Formats: sequence, C-alpha cells, structure tokens
Amino acid sequence: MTQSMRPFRSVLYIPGSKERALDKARSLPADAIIFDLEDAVAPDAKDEARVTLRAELDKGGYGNRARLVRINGFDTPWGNADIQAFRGAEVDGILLPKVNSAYDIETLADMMSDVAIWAMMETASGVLNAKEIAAHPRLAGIVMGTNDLIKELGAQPAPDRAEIQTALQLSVIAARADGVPIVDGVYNAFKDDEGLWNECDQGRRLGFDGKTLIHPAQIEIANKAFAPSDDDLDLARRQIAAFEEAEAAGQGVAVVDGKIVENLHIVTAKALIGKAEAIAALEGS
Ligand SMILES: CC(C)(COP(=O)(O)OP(=O)(O)OC[C@H]1O[C@@H](n2cnc3c(N)ncnc32)[C@H](O)[C@@H]1OP(=O)(O)O)[C@@H](O)C(=O)NCCC(=O)NCCSC(=O)C[C@H](O)C(=O)O
Ligand SMILES: [Mg+2]
Repeated sequence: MTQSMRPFRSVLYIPGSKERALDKARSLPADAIIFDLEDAVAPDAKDEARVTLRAELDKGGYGNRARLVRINGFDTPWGNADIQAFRGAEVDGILLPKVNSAYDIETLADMMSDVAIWAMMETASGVLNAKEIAAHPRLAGIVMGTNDLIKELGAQPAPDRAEIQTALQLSVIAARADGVPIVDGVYNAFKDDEGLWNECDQGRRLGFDGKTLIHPAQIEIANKAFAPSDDDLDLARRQIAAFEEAEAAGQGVAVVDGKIVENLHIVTAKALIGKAEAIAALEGS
C-alpha cells in the first residue's frame, strides 16, 4: 500500500518492554502501531526492551499495519543504541521524539540511510519549525505529542484543547503543505469513551488523519471517527454523478441537496471514496 493511501485512523502505542502487549497487537485492528522505546519504557528497562522488541519484530505477524519504532532522542543515553539495534529491521518508519528542527531529521537521516523518518511534534521549537520539518525529503509523517507540548508550554489542559489549537493547526497546515500524513495526540483518560469520541471528532474536523492511542479499547472508536461515514460516501457518490451529468450538458456546476458542486468538490469526493477503499483493503488483508 502506498504511503499516501495508507489509513492512519488508529495508531496504537505499545511499550517495547511488554511482551504480552506486543503479542496481543498482532490481532488488534489498529491501522498502525508505534512500538515505543521512549516514554512508555522505564530507564532501567530500556536495554531489555530494545532486545525484546527487535526479536518480536523479527518474528513478524503484524500484517499490513504500519509499524513505527519510537526511539529515544540523541540527547539521551539510549538513542544511539536504539538506532544501531533497529538498522535493517522490518519496519515502516522510525519515529524521532521531541524534534526541534529539520536538523534533527537530517542527523537521523545520516545515521539511518534506508528508512522512512517520522517526527514527534511536541516542542515549542518544533511547532515553530513545522514547515521545514515537514518539508525534509526523508520526512514521512508527523505524530502530535500533546502531553509534552502542554508540559513545555506550561499550559493547562482543557476539554476543548484551546491551549494547543494554534499548535495543532500549524502542524496540520505544515503536513498538508508537504503531503505527509499527520496523526493527533493521545487521549489520556483511556476509559472515557465519550471524551475520546469528542476529541477524535475535533481532530478529524481539524484535518488529522487519525489519532494515537494508548489502549486497545480505544481502537474501535478512532477507526469509526476517522473513517468516511455511510452518509459521507452517499453524498460523495451523488455529487460525482450530478457533476458528470452537468458536465455532459456543458455546465461546470451541479447542485446537490441545495448546494453547488464544482470540480474541487469532486476531487474531495473521489479522495473520500479512495480512503474508504483503502480502509476496506486493509481490513480485508
Ligand atoms: C494504560 C495502560 C498502562 C493500561 O494497562 P493495563 O491496566 O494493563 O490495561 P488492561 O488490563 O485494560 O489491558 C487489557 C489487555 O490489553 C493489553 N494492552 C494494554 N495496553 C496495550 C497496548 N497499548 N497495546 C497492546 N495491548 C495492550 C494488556 O496486555 C491486556 O492484555 P491481556 O492480558 O492479554 O488481556 C496500558 O494500556 C499501557 O501501557 N498503554 C501504553 C502507554 C504508552 O504507550 N504510553 C506512552 C505513549 S503516550 C506518549 O508518550 C504521548 C506523547 O509522547 C506525548 O507527549 O503526548
Ligand atoms: Mg511525548
């Protein structure tokens, strides 16, 4: 599946130290997995987690889910060993935490020549440099780190996320300007389904491709929230049919449900149908 068509509705973090969770993930319906060596793993478990995770990835069994490994930063005692351990591993990307500028991507690109690089957007500098980070030729995707961002801003988290709206939007704009996927941050209250749904809905309206998750129970909600609904698809098909009819009659505009439909709406409608087909292909694989 090409990067641009790959669904990223649900992106589940799994601590690299938890063998049982690493195994369970083989049967979970997440679109993508972040195998975490950073914040989900305690300092004294880092070395063992690296070995455990590499062995599990070598065993395989994760199907068509995108597999990203979140390494520790270069400025930590573990970053370099993580890079050595995952050279040549069967993964779809390496996720670098706390990226501040395109220089950080360049540094990792020099150390790992053959793997797609993803960036965590979770520092004030990173957000201010989002455009140059997204534009780096090796950058394949962006993950919001909203916990670290709130911490660094000294902000107070609120249900409407007003404190990070600007950062969320700047990051989406940067990702879209360079055509890379972007997924929203985690919802910490993993037993609060209604709160998760509302935050997924907000993320979808802002333009995110999906949401990062911390618990398997969150997958179904994110998959539903970020998939085109039956009503969306029905409207898209009716728009395409009406526009084709208008074009055949020599007109450049159609009307559906009392609203004008122009060529730009048809581009969106076809992209929506393409997304639904990519989801069906992933779920059927
Ligand atoms: C949050 C948890 C600590 C909860 O764990 P636990 O109490 O064990 O949950 P359950 O008993 O309900 O688990 C039920 C079964 O599900 C498996 N499980 C749990 N979590 C995962 C998972 N993430 N992936 C796969 N499988 C999982 C358990 O093993 C149980 O299985 P079984 O025994 O077979 O029934 C825990 O969910 C957890 O550790 N979550 C991940 C936390 C994490 O990754 N945190 C770091 C990423 S978030 C972050 O860093 C954001 C960013 O950087 C920022 O700045 O915002
Ligand atoms: Mg973080």
